[in-house]
Amino acid sequence: MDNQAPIRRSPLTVAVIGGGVMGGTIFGAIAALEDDLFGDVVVAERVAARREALLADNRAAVGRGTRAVEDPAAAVAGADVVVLAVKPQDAPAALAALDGSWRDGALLVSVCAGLSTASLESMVPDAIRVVRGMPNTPARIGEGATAICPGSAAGPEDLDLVVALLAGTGLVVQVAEKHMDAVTGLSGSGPAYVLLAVEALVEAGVELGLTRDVANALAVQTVRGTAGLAQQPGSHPTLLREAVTSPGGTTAAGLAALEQRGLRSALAAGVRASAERSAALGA
Ligand SMILES: NC(=O)C1=CN([C@@H]2O[C@H](COP(=O)(O)OP(=O)(O)OC[C@H]3O[C@@H](n4cnc5c(N)ncnc54)[C@H](O)[C@@H]3O)[C@@H](O)[C@H]2O)C=CC1
Ligand SMILES: O=C(O)[C@@H]1CCC=N1
Repeated sequence: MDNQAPIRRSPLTVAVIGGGVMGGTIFGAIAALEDDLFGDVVVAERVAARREALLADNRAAVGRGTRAVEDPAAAVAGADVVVLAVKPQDAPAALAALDGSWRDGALLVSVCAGLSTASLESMVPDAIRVVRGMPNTPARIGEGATAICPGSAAGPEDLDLVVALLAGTGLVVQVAEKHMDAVTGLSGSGPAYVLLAVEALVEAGVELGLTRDVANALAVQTVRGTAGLAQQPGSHPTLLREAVTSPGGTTAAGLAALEQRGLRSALAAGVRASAERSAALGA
């Protein structure tokens, strides 16, 4: 790896490769940034209808250097920072097609599940630094949770740059790369577990006679409000749960039924299975 200082011009041009669920979200969050550090933002997406949707969704930023193109190589040619957001299985072909297009000193930020920084580094020129990230879908409303880790040549200034880049997506934390599969199992896939729980709560409410609209509104607000409580400084989930649970009351009865059916171990098994799948994707 080339360990010279990264080339940094300001404002930095950003390219996002893949404008699907996650790439589209990240593209939108970067396009909306009002940070002088970043200038033009281009998304490379091979599906024309997706490109049109991305431009329509980010109309306010179009004309301020925000573009959608078909060819990833054209997007990367002018980019100081490249965000890779294609499916992990598509990443090798997408990176191979960028050969010869990279700017010297560009930074690659991959959000592909499972792909290690070492394997990403083996697919790009030596002078390209790599940071790996694992975001989640609430990033779409600025409430995401992302963990990042550096590749072998990425330094603190590269991590700071990625934190600034993802500032519009929500929380960003740094972890050691050995923990990225666990992050994927917990927060990367986590929104799906919470939504499965919401679906189950709504169905149970409907079974007990609530209208679907009322059941959905109550379930979603309960998740949102409880998350807000759990985010209060000094709060702890166990103490908050105990505060809901009156001796001999309704919650104790509900919790006993959930524990009997293994909710706790089911969630742990879900996180473990997702982490194992992440590791397998990178193998
Ligand atoms: N969806 C999620 O909740 C999360 C996804 N990720 C990661 O983000 C990556 C993308 O996932 P999604 O957005 O869910 O997938 P997606 O299928 O919605 O988006 C991928 C997009 O990339 C485009 N694409 C693929 N190859 C291309 C190429 N060579 N040139 C231009 N466009 C190309 C596809 O047309 C598609 O629109 C994956 O690696 C995944 O592991 C990470 C965290 C959460
Ligand atoms: O299901 C997946 O593979 C991606 C990675 C984390 C969330 N979604």
